[in-house]
Formats: sequence, structure tokens, C-alpha cells
Amino acid sequence: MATRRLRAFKRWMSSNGFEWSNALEFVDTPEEGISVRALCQLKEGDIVAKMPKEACLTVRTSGARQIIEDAGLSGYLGLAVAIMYERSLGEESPWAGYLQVLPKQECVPLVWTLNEVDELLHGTELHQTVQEDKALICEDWKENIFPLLDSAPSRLNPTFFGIEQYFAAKSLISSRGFEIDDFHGFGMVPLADLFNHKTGAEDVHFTASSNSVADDDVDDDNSNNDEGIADEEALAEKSSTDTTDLDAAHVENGNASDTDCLSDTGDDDPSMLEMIVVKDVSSGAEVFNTYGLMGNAALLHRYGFTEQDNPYDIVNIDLEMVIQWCSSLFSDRHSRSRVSLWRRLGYSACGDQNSEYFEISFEGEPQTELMVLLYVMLLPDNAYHMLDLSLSVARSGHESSDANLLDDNIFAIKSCNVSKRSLLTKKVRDGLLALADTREGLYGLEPIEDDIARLGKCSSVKERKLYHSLMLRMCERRILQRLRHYASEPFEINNHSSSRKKLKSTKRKR
Ligand SMILES: C[S@@+](CC[C@H](N)C(=O)[O-])C[C@H]1O[C@@H](n2cnc3c(N)ncnc32)[C@H](O)[C@@H]1O
Repeated sequence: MATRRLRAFKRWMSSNGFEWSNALEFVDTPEEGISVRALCQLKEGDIVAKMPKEACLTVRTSGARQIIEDAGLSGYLGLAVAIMYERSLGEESPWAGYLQVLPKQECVPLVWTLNEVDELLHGTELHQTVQEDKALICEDWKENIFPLLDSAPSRLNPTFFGIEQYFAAKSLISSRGFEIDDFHGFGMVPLADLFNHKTGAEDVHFTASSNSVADDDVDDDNSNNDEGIADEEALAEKSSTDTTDLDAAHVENGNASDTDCLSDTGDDDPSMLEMIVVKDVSSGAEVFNTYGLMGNAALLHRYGFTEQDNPYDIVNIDLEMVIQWCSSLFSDRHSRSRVSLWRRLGYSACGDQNSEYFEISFEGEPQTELMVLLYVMLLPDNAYHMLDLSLSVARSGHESSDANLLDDNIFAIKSCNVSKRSLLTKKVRDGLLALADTREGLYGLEPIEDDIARLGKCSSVKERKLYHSLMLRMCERRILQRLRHYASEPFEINNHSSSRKKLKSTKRKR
């Protein structure tokens, strides 16, 4: 459908120096929002859209720049104030024609109620993260935005700077923001943010020409100081569409190109951003961008949707969960000493001191570090003491024959990247199965089949939150199923010669 808001947006783009190929059709539907379609075949290398940096909504370009800079705000916080400020100006804002195509907020878990977060995300990788985000963003608002309302010179309209408006702005930034350049930092890029995402199969890329220096005062860096949920790298691209037909587009849009692609002047105009076709697109197909390669938890977190069979999906198992499992078999003391030895061998988990975890890949393969930890935790006492001793001896510089006491598998894994399967003893496999069960228990008592059945009856459009949270749960639980399968597969005889042979063949292949 050619909607009024898209026509207004095109007029706004035309009067602000945007250019776009007439081969692009912008499609707007009440159910699914805006997307971009190809009206004829697009060829790799075509430039299909050009966006002036000065027309992007950033801290630098916003009328709130002075207020933001005087308050010492920057990064995502500053950009949120810029968005709220321009929204508060209504038709007076230079971005009015752009702001009216944006949703009030993006349906990311950050803007769900706490009850929805608890109910829909429990057990998933997102539950705790979103709870923490919500608390942190409330703090941000109290500390940084609320005081602005009191400061006389700014005279901001409190209706547009409330906590709800702040959450809405944050959701737009996380789902549609782009890194522009060193001068502008992170900002909203009209037109580029109309394209939808497809993991690993995008048609266009967002490109910024070489970093521009738009004025003399680039020394005050306000581009890197983020506190928010968006990851700059992952947010590097997006897209959209409208339903205006081609003829209408020609009439309405002075800057819609008469040819299928825009001219590439080849001189790398630093004032423009571009969307470039990276693979041929057939006529009639949707034109996708990529927001980065990420799993479903990250997609839902930042953009409010998930993808079935997303190969970048992962499940995490907390180090704490592994320690508890070990303590339940042995003792706290045993767990502590084994973790300590594992660390002294040079291993660590992902994350930081507050939250250490291991990743299970989409294929159900556990991170090597987890396999080694289980192996060390399950070593018989005498083998553990020998390993402990030989490590101390090796560390004190006496290598030679004592180094032979180092466990061959761990040594080989650490130093030579030998197959992880050499660590997959019967006990380690049982450990992985037990951990898969414990991790699965976080989802509650309902079996995965119930989630699959509910998902089958659920509409991705009308019940968006339920649909994507069920998809996240189901995909995570399928990874745990594959972990069980990985742990149950027949394994190779675990002896020195097999490790060594494998080591050689791995090296030869490289
Ligand atoms: C940059 S915007 C893309 C344009 C957007 N569709 C619109 O209506 O303006 C990003 C948002 O589009 C939606 N989106 C993008 N790719 C999607 C996909 N593959 N599946 C479902 N929703 C998607 C999500 O709501 C996401 O937060």
C-alpha cells in the first residue's frame, strides 16, 4: 500500500538531499511495517540509496545539541535526548517527515512490562539481561534526564522526556541506530533504516565514506561513550520499504533516480552515506540488509524478532551451574580445587567475574573450556594430584621428564588444538547430559513439545511478543537436545596414540 506517511517521508527525503533508485519500492503494511522490495533486477555493486550525513539525526545535528553537551551527555544517552527533543517539536522539527514513519517504540523486551519479561523470557538467555537493562535505564533516566527538566534554560516539555519516552527512544536506537563516522558518532539514518534483516543472506550493505570532519571541533569525542544495549558493530546496518507504485514515486520524489542505480562518482563523497547492492536481487524480491551475525537472544534483545534455524544461535551454561553440579557429586572443596587447577592451566570461561559462562553452539557443541573443566573435575584424585604437581614443577622452570606427568589430553588440547572429542570420556559425557538437564530445568516443567505446539498456533504478527519469546525458547531447547546428542554419540578410544595421531592430521590439513 502507498501510505500517506510514506508519501510524506519521500517528500521529506527529496527536500533534504536524499537520493534513491527507482528500482526500490517501499512497502508499508499495518501488520508488518515498512520493507523494501526490488521493482526490477538489482546488480551487485549498484548504489541504490544515498543519504546525506547532515540529514541524519545525531547529537551533532539535533537542535538539542547545546543542551546535551552542556549536560555532559554523549553516546546513546545523548542520542536518546536528541530523539525525544525532536519529537517534542512536532511539525517544527527538521526531522518531522522522518519521525512520522518511525513507530512510537520498537517492540523489544526492554519495553515489555516486568510481568511479560518474567512470564515470557524465564529460562532464556534474555531473562536476567532484560531485568538488569530495565533497572539500569531507569537509573539513567533519574540521574541524567530528570535533572534536565528542572534546568531553566532548556525549558524542555516534560511530557516528551518522561521515563516511558526515554525507554521508547532507547528501543528505537537499539533497533535502528547506525555508526555514522567519528564526527557524528552513532545516529538515526533515515532511509537506510527501512531495510529488514536477514541473517547471513543480505542484499545491501550500509557504507559510510571515509570519516568526515564536519567542522573544526572534532576534538570533543561524543561518539564512544555508550551505556546502552546496542552494539555498534551489530547495529551497522538496516532497511525498509513503502508501497508507493513506481509512477507515483516519480511524481512525488524529485530525487528518485530515473535509472535503476545511482551514479557512483568514484570520489568517495565524505558527506554522503550509501546503500550498495552486494549480491544480485531478482525483480519483486524483498531487499534485505544485515544487522550483523547474531543469535536469537541478541536479535530479540536489540530488534524485537527472532529467526528460525539461526545458525548463530547459542545457549550458555553458567560456570556457577557447573560448580553446583560438581559439588553435588563430590564436595565444595573438590569443586573449588578443580576449578582452581583449571584456571591455572590457563583456561577461563566467557563473560566477566560477575557472570562467567560457557557457550553451546547451534550444533550443540560445548565450548572446549567447558569440556576441559568437566574433565579436570572428574579426574581421579591421584591423576589430579599428579597434574597439580607437574603443573607446579613446570611453572617453576623444571620441565624435562616431569612435564610427562601433565595429562596428555589437556596438554594436547591446550597447546595443539587437538580434537575435543578426545576429552569425551564416559564421565564427561554424563556430566554434559546432567548439565543439559539442569539448564533445561530453567524453562520450567513443560516439555519442549508444548512450546512447539504453542508456537504453531501463535501469530508472529498479532502475538509478536509471545511468538518471538516462544521461538527463542524452542531454539534454545533444540540446542540442548543437540548437546545431548553430541554427548551420547559413540566416542573415540581415549588414549595417547589416538590424540597424537589426530594432532598430526589436524596439522597436516592446515
Ligand atoms: C531498521 S527497522 C527496519 C524497518 C522496519 N520494518 C519498519 O517498519 O520501519 C528494524 C525493525 O524491523 C523489524 N524487522 C527487521 N527485520 C526483520 C525480520 N527479519 N523479521 C521480523 N522483523 C524484522 C523489527 O521490528 C526491527 O526492529
